[in-house]
Amino acid sequence: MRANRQSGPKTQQSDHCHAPVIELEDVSFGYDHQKVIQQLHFQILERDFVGLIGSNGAGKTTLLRMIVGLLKPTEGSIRLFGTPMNRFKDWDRIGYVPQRNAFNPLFPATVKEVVMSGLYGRKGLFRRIAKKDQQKCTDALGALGIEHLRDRKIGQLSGGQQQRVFLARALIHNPELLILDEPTVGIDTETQRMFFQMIQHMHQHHQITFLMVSHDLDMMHAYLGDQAKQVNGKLQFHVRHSHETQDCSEDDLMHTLRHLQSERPFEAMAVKEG
Ligand SMILES: Nc1ncnc2c1ncn2[C@@H]1O[C@H](COP(=O)(O)OP(=O)(O)OP(=O)(O)O)[C@@H](O)[C@H]1O
Repeated sequence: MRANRQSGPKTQQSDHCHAPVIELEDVSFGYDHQKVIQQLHFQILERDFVGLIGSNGAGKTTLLRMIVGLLKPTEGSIRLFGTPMNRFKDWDRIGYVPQRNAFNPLFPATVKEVVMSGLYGRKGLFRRIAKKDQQKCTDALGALGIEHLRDRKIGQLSGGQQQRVFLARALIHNPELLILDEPTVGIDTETQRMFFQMIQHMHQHHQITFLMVSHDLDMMHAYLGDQAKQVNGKLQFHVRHSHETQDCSEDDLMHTLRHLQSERPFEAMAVKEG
């Protein structure tokens, strides 16, 4: 696995050999007078796959938005990779795919530019691109079956196509933590299946920690089991740890993308849409 992948400082000694990636300490949040999350105490460790399940309005998106720093807890604290949220700067260690929203059809960026912005941030949307980064972009687009869309405007794509663009964007910088908010909404069943296969491979063979919201209970239970590790209000946390699995000899996540690309999992989809 990625040799230079570092763990954050181990903030607390536990009997577990993996360091905490996300630590939520008595976190509460409310919008105006509506309390959404109350005194949530939960820890996500390196190589955990956490599936967050809950009915509509349970607070799943709200929790993810707090974890990526877009909302501030009303009470309690959050640490990322051992660092308190207000001092955390290593955002490139985290890939985040928010819940899908209709994209403004007039937004001028192309698919390639949106995916590349996963490497360079917002400033990089229109900057000159290094050759090795071009290759990463090609790999990510290929793995998700959207090479043929690379020069299209993002706002002119279908919802499912846009979702794959945002997945490619989240994967391109080889993140240590992937946070996915209903990533397969609007995607057809076959592509959903391929997507779950892909993230399971990433979880089992690479040092990637996952936090994923999904209403696909069949998939969540199949991979993470029926028993929630923790319940808080209407939120259920299902966890699977990949401690037992071997690392890939490959040291880069792009291996997974190339591997998948060689199997052409999304080819049928791409042809259908082409
Ligand atoms: N910006 C906001 N202002 C006020 N209330 C909000 C806001 N965003 C969400 N809420 C409310 O907070 C509650 C939790 O919303 P949230 O989006 O976190 O739920 P969710 O579990 O992600 O739901 P879903 O499964 O429908 O996506 C809901 O009652 C929602 O109406």
